[in-house]
Amino acid sequence: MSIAVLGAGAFGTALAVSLARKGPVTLWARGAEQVHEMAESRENARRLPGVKLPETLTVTSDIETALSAETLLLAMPMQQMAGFLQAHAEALAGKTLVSCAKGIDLATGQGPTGLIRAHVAGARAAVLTGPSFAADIARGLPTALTLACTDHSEELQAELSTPTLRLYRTTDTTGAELGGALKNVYAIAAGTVIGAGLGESARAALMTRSFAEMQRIALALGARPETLSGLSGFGDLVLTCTSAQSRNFRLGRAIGSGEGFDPSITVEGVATAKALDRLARERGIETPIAAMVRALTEEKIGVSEAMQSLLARPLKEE
Ligand SMILES: NC(=O)C1=CN([C@@H]2O[C@H](COP(=O)(O)OP(=O)(O)OC[C@H]3O[C@@H](n4cnc5c(N)ncnc54)[C@H](O)[C@@H]3O)[C@@H](O)[C@H]2O)C=CC1
Ligand SMILES: O=C(CO)COP(=O)(O)O
Repeated sequence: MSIAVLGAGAFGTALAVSLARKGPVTLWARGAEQVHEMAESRENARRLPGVKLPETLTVTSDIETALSAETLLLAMPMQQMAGFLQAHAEALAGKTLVSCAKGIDLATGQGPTGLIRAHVAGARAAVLTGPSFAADIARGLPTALTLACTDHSEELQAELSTPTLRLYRTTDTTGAELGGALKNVYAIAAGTVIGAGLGESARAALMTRSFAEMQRIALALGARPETLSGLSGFGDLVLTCTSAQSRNFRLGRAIGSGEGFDPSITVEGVATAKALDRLARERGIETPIAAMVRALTEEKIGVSEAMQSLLARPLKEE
């Protein structure tokens, strides 16, 4: 089977590099100039510096070449996905589309598989998610991810696994995509706690209550509990809330410490906090930490107000 990765950011490039160690892979980027740079230097210096692109990896800006592959990995940011799917709906029809994005579409409240179903006729929608930094995957460090696909996905699991990238499969696409989306919101909260100097105990408490929120909303939306406690939920929450490699964590840390943050950096949790807060309110589900992250990122409240308001909530059973 042939594989193309659509989107040459840090994650798309890392996955393409890892898969190209097994066989030929095409990596598509929008900009001809970026493709030229990558093809010449055999490196994605803008997004994944220091990683050599294997010879088995073809970089192209020609979308038709990329869309001729059977399995297509969608590795663009979540808020760009609907537009991409709409623009190429005809060519994508009937393909296996594996979303690698972590987020909720702000315009529709949908995750990636909902968008694929809405825009592309007859496509097979899958989700690749779980605890993994692009740099770790690209360096060939051991990584375990969740591959979610509603139909029998053993073949796809084998196709996308490598000696260092170990995929566990599930049919719970809802749970897998929600775990990956929601943990970004809570990583911003964890970063804020650390940036504001509130301590490791506060971070552990916040992570635990964040996991309770993740489960509450995801189960209400049809996810299975075991998916939430697996790699795509609990696993990725732990990674992202405890590592400064995470951009979501770093944004939170900047909010907590009052430092600036480069707005060009992809931070999926900001739009997803808004989408999540809306979804939770519509359904009457309590997600106070997500509401605080939304308010903090929209600069409606400050860190001490957010902390006070969480601590002043009525005492309750765990
Ligand atoms: N970087 C990481 O370690 C991981 C990232 N992810 C997820 O992967 C997704 C992409 O993130 P990164 O690659 O890290 O972001 P990035 O900021 O490194 O790159 C984003 C790339 O998407 C491209 N892009 C933007 N709009 C596009 C469009 N309409 N069509 C095609 N390409 C477009 C940009 O040119 C850029 O190259 C996010 O949803 C993120 O949560 C998931 C796991 C790990
Ligand atoms: O999803 C990730 C790790 O699993 C990457 O996290 P960030 O997008 O916060 O960098």
